[in-house]
Amino acid sequence: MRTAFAVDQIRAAEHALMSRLPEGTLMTRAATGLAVLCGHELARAAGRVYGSRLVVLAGGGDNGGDALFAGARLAARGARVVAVLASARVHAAGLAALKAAGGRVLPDVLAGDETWIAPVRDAVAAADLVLDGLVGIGGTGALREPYSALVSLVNTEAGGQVVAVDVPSGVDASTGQVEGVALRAGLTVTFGAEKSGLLVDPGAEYAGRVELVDIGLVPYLDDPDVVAFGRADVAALLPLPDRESDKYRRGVVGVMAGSHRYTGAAVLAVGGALRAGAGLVKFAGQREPVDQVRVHWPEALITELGGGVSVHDVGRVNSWVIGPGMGVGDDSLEIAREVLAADVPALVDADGLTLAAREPSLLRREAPTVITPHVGEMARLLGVPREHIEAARLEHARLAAERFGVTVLLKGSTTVVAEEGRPTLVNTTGTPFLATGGTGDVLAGLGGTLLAAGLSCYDAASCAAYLHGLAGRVASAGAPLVAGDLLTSLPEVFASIG
Ligand SMILES: NC(=O)C1=CN([C@@H]2O[C@H](COP(=O)(O)OP(=O)(O)OC[C@H]3O[C@@H](n4cnc5c(N)ncnc54)[C@H](OP(=O)(O)O)[C@@H]3O)[C@@H](O)[C@H]2O)[C@H](O)CC1
Ligand SMILES: [K+]
Repeated sequence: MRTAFAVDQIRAAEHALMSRLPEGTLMTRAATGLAVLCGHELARAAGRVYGSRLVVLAGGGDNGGDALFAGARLAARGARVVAVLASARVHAAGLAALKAAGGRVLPDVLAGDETWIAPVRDAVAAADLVLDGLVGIGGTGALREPYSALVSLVNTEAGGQVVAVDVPSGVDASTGQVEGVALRAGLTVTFGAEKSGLLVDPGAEYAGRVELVDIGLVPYLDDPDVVAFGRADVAALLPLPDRESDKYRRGVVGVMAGSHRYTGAAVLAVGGALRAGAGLVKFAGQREPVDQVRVHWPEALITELGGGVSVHDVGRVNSWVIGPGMGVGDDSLEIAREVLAADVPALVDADGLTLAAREPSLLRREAPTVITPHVGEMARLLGVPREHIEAARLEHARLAAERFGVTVLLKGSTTVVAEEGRPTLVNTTGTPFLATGGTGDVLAGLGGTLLAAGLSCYDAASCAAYLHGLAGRVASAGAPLVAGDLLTSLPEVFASIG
């Protein structure tokens, strides 16, 4: 499991650790680790450190100090290092070390004219590696000048590897938010512990690969702010059938999905539930989706609603999945009320969430509830513009979890699972090709089966996101996928989890 922390947690741990160590120890550890990893990058790109070209961007805080000391170490190994100083108050000892090791300083960025642009651009374009030590965890808000001009220049002109020190400058280390420009790194070398903003888009996208340098902070950290599951975490939670299992013990999933307009949603949600290993799937819906589910999934037990037949006729289930393509009219609202009155865990998706935005009482349930909104549905639920949610996924997923008292799986470029009292989970599997119609229906079915098998809402949502993302990668292999491909990939994905 990857763990990540917010800036105030890092600061508190740093404080506790620093009080036990001679001054400067942590920066020495950070800069040493950074120099080693940059050395590897240079060896890979330029064949060796000796003679390679390095540009160090240094801001006015300790982030710049780390970069200058690392630059000094690489200069001592024969790299040709030039520093660009973005502040009048750069770390004095770091700068002195760099100069003593043979590093040079480029023309004054702060002189107030534009004479620095051409030499800095040439140096950045020719560099095998650019080291971004402008701002780290001390950054607040949009980058100011000249930091933002330097970052834009590196983003457009860098010819070699770009390494961010601790955090890419311009990315909020706690949230991953980016206001204005931020540095696009190929590698981020972070110190002590991962920062939450490195795992969540847009920050995660700017960070590139993330390498952690141990500086001794771990014993001083409290519970993580954010976690990410790996294969072993999912394997430990996934229920596997044994000799004692029968279909009822494995879990019975009720699926209420589809409508005369959207029959495919029902087929995909039932497929997701079956392929995730449900003991039994009971489908309830209108005639058109019923016909389609019957054709595609003879394994499902079917209840056609209407004509005196209601949700109660479905009988006992261990969990409900409700919403994909079910429609948002008054009939659908009535059905949603009946389903969500059941005393079993429920996963509410798609139209079910549009209904809940209209009728929030739907989510006030005794039994546990997972909601799986995409950004648009979340915007309706919370009554905020979708851009705000895209920019601050952690914050809004947490807000919805708290406001509605449910587990939230917010879908999108970084899928986030939030539940009060638990670290927010970010999902690291997936592919942008999953952004296509119907994939959410498969996810809903998958999550419903894990709930029926007895996983908690948090675990079910987290494992479902992980497996779904892997299925997307297997199905896509770098090419567009359709939602049905996920169903074909799921057996391979489950087998790989073991
Ligand atoms: N956490 C640890 O255990 C260790 C951290 N190390 C490194 O230290 C930095 C944090 O250093 P700090 O000095 O606290 O802050 P930064 O260097 O990240 O940033 C402060 C400077 O950045 C300027 N700033 C802030 N926001 C902006 C902005 N939006 N635009 C432009 N400039 C900005 C700020 O300027 P002010 O005018 O506001 O003062 C400062 O000059 C951490 O990230 C690690 O790299 C260690 O060395 C190891 C231990
Ligand atoms: K940085």
